[in-house]
Amino acid sequence: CVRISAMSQTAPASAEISTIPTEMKAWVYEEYGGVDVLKIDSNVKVPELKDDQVLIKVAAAALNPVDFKRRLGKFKASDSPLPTVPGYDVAGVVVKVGSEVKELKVGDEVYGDIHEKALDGPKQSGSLAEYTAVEEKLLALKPKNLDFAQAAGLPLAVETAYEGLEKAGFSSGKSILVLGGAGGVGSLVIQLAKQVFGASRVAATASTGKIEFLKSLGVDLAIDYTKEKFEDLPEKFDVVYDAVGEGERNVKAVKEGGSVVVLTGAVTPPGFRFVVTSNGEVLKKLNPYLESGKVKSLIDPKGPFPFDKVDEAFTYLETNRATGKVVIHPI
Ligand SMILES: NC(=O)C1=CN([C@@H]2O[C@H](COP(=O)(O)OP(=O)(O)OC[C@H]3O[C@@H](n4cnc5c(N)ncnc54)[C@H](OP(=O)(O)O)[C@@H]3O)[C@@H](O)[C@H]2O)C=CC1
Ligand SMILES: CC[C@H]1OC(C)=C(O)C1=O
Repeated sequence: CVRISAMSQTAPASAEISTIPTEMKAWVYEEYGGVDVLKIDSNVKVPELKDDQVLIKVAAAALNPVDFKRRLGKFKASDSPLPTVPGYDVAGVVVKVGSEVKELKVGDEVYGDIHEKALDGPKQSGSLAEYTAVEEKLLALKPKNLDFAQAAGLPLAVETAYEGLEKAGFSSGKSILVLGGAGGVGSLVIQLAKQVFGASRVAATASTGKIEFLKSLGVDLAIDYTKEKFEDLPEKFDVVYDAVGEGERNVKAVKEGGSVVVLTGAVTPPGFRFVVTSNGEVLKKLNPYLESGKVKSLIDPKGPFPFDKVDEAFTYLETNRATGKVVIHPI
């Protein structure tokens, strides 16, 4: 039930559930480094709400490579101050709304990537916690057919997949080669290309053990990169979406006048790199494809990892072998 909290000193500017604590359990690192800097702390301050934010009771979260790259200090020049609660992807229940929140209300089941700019001043308090504060514009209502773990595995990866395809001008009838087709982003690029953008032909790379997985996603040409070089194939593509960081090789697979999307590593013209911007409107636009099952949330079968095993989840993600998403649930 929702009632005006006895905890607030004055009439609250927002509705809230009275059971919100002032401290919470969260994963934290106080210095940059390897997995060993991660600690679970039971006395982390529940983040204060800004007027345009909602407070979410976290039900599930997901890891992304940016989480470990940030923890290693690769983006320290534009990072928020330490200590950091990591985590970009969240799914959970709204327990408090700020005074400028327009649509969301207490009790709504939501999901999203909580950092609007992935590398430019990400929040100090992330989603690997019992509560997290997020701007309403970065969130969407959870698709009815997905549980919290499935929803948490989507936001950053699907928004990256969508944004890269949009920036590449991908459209119906075009062909695409996805480098890293079995990963969190690549597996969604494949699905969006086919189901949302109307690709004429989708090719993708993975290692031997993941070829059947690629085919299960509807890939027309599954390339085992341990056996052949994609750039040596006679077939060239309208778009090459590089989620691996293949450097100069990716541009050898694109048609004259085509586009090469680069997510990480060196960029060779005509390739371009971008950094994902979180946007709840993208999740809303994709909701019909998610609720119809045309686009699926894919959770690595080694998970979901329970909250107290986040360090193990990071160790697994950092092998660079995850299939789909590494999800944390229950929290
Ligand atoms: N610029 C941006 O805004 C963003 C950048 N990124 C970056 O994109 C990259 C991918 O992210 P994400 O999908 O989450 O990563 P994942 O950790 O999910 O990628 C793991 C997958 O990569 C595959 N892989 C590894 N090496 C190769 C290879 N040489 N060829 C083909 N597949 C390979 C693995 O398959 P296998 O075991 O078969 O090798 C595995 O399935 C990361 O570097 C990430 O930092 C991600 C999101 C946003
Ligand atoms: C510069 C790419 C960087 O940004 C994100 C979100 C990653 O995962 C990266 O590697």
